[in-house]
Amino acid sequence: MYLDIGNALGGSPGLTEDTLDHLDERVGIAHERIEQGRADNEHGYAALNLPKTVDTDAIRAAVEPFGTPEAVLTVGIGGSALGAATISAALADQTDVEAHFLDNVDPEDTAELLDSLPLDDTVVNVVSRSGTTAETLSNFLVVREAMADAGVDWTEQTFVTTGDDGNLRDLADTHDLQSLNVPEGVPGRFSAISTVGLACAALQGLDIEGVVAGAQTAMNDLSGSLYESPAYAYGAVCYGLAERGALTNAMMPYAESLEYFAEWFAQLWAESLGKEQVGQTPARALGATDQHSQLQLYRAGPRDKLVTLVRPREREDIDIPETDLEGLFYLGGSGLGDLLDAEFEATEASLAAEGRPNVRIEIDTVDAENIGELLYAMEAATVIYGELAGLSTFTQPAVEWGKKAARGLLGGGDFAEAEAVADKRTFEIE
Ligand SMILES: O=P(O)(O)OC[C@H]1O[C@](O)(CO)[C@@H](O)[C@@H]1O
Repeated sequence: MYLDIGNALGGSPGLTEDTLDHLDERVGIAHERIEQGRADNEHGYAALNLPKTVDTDAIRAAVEPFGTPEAVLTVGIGGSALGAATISAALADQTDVEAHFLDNVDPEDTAELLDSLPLDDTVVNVVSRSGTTAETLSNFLVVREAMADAGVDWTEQTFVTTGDDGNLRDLADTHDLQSLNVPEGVPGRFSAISTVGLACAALQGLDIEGVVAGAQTAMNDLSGSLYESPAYAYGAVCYGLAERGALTNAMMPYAESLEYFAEWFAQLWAESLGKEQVGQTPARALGATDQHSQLQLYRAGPRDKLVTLVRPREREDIDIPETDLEGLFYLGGSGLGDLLDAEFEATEASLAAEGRPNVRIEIDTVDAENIGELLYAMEAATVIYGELAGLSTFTQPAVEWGKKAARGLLGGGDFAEAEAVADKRTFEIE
């Protein structure tokens, strides 16, 4: 992974080289805290040990009985789906096994997906750390019924990844389902490089060992100085810019295969760093598409944003045929990838020209090692940002109120907040 922070300096908001040096001193202190947490396998910090602790042999052994299905349907939500989705999307061109993700409870979407799947040759990969998440369990019950209606023995085609106890663990034990445990002490949004994020890829026959090797590369780069660690440099620069008013971080990969990565990053960044009335809002963007959408705001709106531009240095290309179309002759002879790269560089320069801070992250190519390195680096960047900001990076208490209220509204518990929701102020405009 290559990081260029040149365009984070001197802009408005912007950092200076003195600021970087000051941040570097603080990174050194934070690194000591992180290393202690890792050594003690403390909750949350344990995530940064996953390249060493994940057992890819055990993952492969657990999915081996399923052979090579036509499709894998992952039923989960948040970190229990997005890590797997990011890896599968990044490596989709390396497998014939389709990966589908059910991480919402939209009945029309669920119905359409179930109608499209070859349920007799689909492995259902149900993932939930708690085993109690309403969306995941509801979707699983619907999928299980659809399998039964299709005459499929769901117990033969269901794989479970969950904690030591809870509904899903009970289900796996009762029906003797193939299963794996979620990693101890690792919040879902940090679990991509684990059973949670790798089981789906293993079912697809993808190179999970390569993903872990890439993560190991990023882990080996962790150091007490931001000048020696791209992950820590990124986290520190994001923090420094947030402290100076960049309260949005637009994650803008220039590769369709990395679109899920931006969605995964959004949960990681928001759920980890949005605490105690502070935090940097992750905006999901995609290049070049959002040059015709959000770029106007990024370049000419409030000076409250950082744009993170991500691309692979190598990608397959498609030649653009020669043309005599008025004013478009220059496109002929180039490739679509050449155009995408030119647009990446033009966007970067366009933002810099207006003093809009931006950071360049490049990976060699979108493959197992590089996606593993990128995922781990972003996780480490999140941890260092949380340390610098003095936050409880590994908790997410603010999401509980809504969960309880939803459960109360469905009659799943006597919960005062449900009434509060029911009595919410209305001001309808017809
Ligand atoms: O894996 P579980 O327990 O189903 O949780 C799913 C997601 O819900 C959250 O707990 C937030 O509600 C996320 O942190 C987590 O990734």
